[in-house]
Amino acid sequence: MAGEAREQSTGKRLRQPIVVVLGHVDHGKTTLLDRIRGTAVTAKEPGLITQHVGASVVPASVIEKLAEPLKKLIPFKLIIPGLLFIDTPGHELFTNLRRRGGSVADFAILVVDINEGFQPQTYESIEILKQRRVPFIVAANKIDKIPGWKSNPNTPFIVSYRKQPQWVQEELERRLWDNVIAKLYEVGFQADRFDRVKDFTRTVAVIPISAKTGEGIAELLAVLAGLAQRYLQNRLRFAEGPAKGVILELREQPGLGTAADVIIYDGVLKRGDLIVTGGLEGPVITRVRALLMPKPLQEIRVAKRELEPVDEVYAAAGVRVVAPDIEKAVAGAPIYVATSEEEAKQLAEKIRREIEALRIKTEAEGVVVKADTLGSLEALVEALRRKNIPIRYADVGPVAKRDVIEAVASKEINKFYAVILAFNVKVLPEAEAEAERHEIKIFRHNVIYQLLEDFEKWYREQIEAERRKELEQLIRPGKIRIIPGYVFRRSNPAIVGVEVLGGVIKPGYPLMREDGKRIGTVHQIQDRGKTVQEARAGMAVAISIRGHVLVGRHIDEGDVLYTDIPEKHAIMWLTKYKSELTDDEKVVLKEIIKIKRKQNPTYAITL
Ligand SMILES: Nc1nc2c(ncn2[C@@H]2O[C@H](COP(=O)(O)OP(=O)(O)OP(=O)(O)O)[C@@H](O)[C@H]2O)c(=O)[nH]1
Repeated sequence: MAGEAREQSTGKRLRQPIVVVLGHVDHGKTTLLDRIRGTAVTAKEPGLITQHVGASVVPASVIEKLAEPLKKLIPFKLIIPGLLFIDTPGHELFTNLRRRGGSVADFAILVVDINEGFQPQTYESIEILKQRRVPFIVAANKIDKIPGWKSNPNTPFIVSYRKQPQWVQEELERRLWDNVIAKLYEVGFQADRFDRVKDFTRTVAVIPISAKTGEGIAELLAVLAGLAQRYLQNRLRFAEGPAKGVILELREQPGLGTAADVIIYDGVLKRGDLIVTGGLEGPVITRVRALLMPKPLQEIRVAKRELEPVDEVYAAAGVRVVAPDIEKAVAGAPIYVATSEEEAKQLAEKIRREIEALRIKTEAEGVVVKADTLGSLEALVEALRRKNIPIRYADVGPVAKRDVIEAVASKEINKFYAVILAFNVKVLPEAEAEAERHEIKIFRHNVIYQLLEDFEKWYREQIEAERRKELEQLIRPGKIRIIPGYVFRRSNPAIVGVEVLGGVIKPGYPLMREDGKRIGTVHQIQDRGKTVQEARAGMAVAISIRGHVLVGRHIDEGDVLYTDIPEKHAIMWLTKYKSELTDDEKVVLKEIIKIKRKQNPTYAITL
C-alpha cells in the first residue's frame, strides 16, 4: 500500500518489543524479572517511566550501558526505545496476551534451570509459544549452582565463564547440552549457546545466566534487544493512531470499581477515548474514565506501588483502564479505540465474531471444556484439536450444571468423551452433584499440559479396560486330543484326559470334532486333582464335558477336538485382536477356519 510505504520511508518510530518470561515453576522467572526490573530502576534514567501496570520497561540506554563490555561480541546500536517486560510470570497470563492468530507478546524468554533441565511446564511453555508463533530465546538459569562455580556478581556471562577453571567450564557445557540444548532438539528446535549461533533465524539462542547473581543478564538483554530490532521491525512500527490492545486481567480498583489491566501494542490511548472490548454477554462499548500508571521510580515491586492518573499512554504500554461497564469484559479480549460511534459498532461486531469463534457449541460427540479466560480457552481448544480430541462444548467460566448436561448428552454418543475439562475454574456445587449423579468425570488443573495428560491417561485406561473386557469374552483357538486309556466317565458328564496340542481351552468353551460337529462345552478342567481356569499347549489335564456327549459314540479315545469359535469371534481375531494371539493359537485358528469353511464357505471372510 502506498500509505504504508510512505510511513516506512519516513521512518515511523519503533515501539518497545513486548517480552514475556515463561518456564517451569521454581526455575527462576520471578527472580529474573526482579533482577531485570532492579537493573532498570538502579540505572535511574531520567524522564523515562520504567514502571507500567503489569509490565516494566528497560530503556535502551540501560541495555547499551550493560552491553558495553560485550561490544566485540554483540556490535549493535539500539533503535528500539527499550524492552517492555510483562511482569507477572506464568503462562496463565501469557495465554491472555492473545491477538487473533497469535500473541501480543513479540518475544519470549523461556527460563530453564540448567541443573534440572526440562520439566512439564517447560514443555507446556514451548507448546504455547509454538501455537502462538512467538519467537524465543532460552535463559539457562542458576549457573551459580554448578559445582565449583565461582560467582562474579553482575558481570556478563562470557567474562565470568572465562574466570572459571576448565573442569567447571566443562561441567557447564555438559549440563547446557544435556539439560537444555539436546532437549530443545528433541522438541524440534535447533539450539546453541548464543555466542556460537551463526543464524538466529534458524537456531534458538541459549544464554547461561544466574538470576540470583546477575551473571549473564547483560547478554540476555543485549541478545533480546538485538534480535527484536533486527527481525521484528515491521511488527514494532508504532502507529500514532487509535490504540489497540488486549485485556490481561480484570481487577478491583478500590474506590473506582472494576478496572482492566491492558497491554497496548499499537497506537495511543487517551482519557475520554471511545473504546470497544468484548465480554461473554456481548461486546462492550464505553469511554475511558481514567488511565492509571505507577508513579515513576519509587519501588521495585509493582504490588506496593501507588497508581496515579495519566492523560494518555503510548504503545507499548501496560495501563489500568477505568471505564463504566468494563467489568462485563473478559480477560483475553481485544480492546480497540474507535474514532466514531459508527466505527465503534463495526469494531464491536468484529470482536463479537472473534469471541464467538472461540466458544464452541456443537451437537456432536466430544469433551466439555471450561476455562478461566478467553486466552486459556483458546490455548486449550487448540491443544485439544492438535491431539484430535473432539470438543462438544467450550466456554469461559466456572463449571455449571449446564456443562454437566452437555457432557451427559455427549455420553449418549461416546461415553469416553463424556468428561469435563476444567482449566483454572471452580466447579459449582450443583454441577458437582449433577456430575456425580450421572457419573461424569471432571478433570481439573491449572496446567494445560497436565490437564490433557490426566484426561488422556484416563481415556487410554478406559479404552484398554473395554478392550480387555471384549477380549475376555472371545473364545480362543484351542486344539486337544483325548488321551487313549484316560476315559474317566463316559457320559453325564463325560470326563476324559486330554493333552492340549495347541492354543488354549477354558471352562465354558464349546468344542467341536475335526468334521465340524459340535459336541458340548468344557465344564471343568482339572490339573493333577486341582481345578484350573485354563489349560495351554503342552499341558495334560482332565476335563468334564457338558452336553449330550457319550464317549464311544460321539467322541472316542485318540480323537482331536477344537474349540468351536463363533464366526463373529473369528473375525475379531483376524482383525482387531490379531496381535493378541500366540503363534500356536494362530496355527490352530487356521485349522478351525478350514474346518468351518467346509460347512460355510464364507466363514470369517474379512475384506
Ligand atoms: N542459586 C540460584 N537460585 C535461584 C536462581 N534463580 C532463582 N533462584 C531461586 O529459585 C527459587 C525459585 O525462584 P523463583 O524466581 O520464585 O521461580 P519462579 O520460576 O518464578 O517460580 P514460580 O513463580 O513459583 O513459578 C527461589 O528460591 C530463588 O531464590 C539462580 O539463578 N540461582
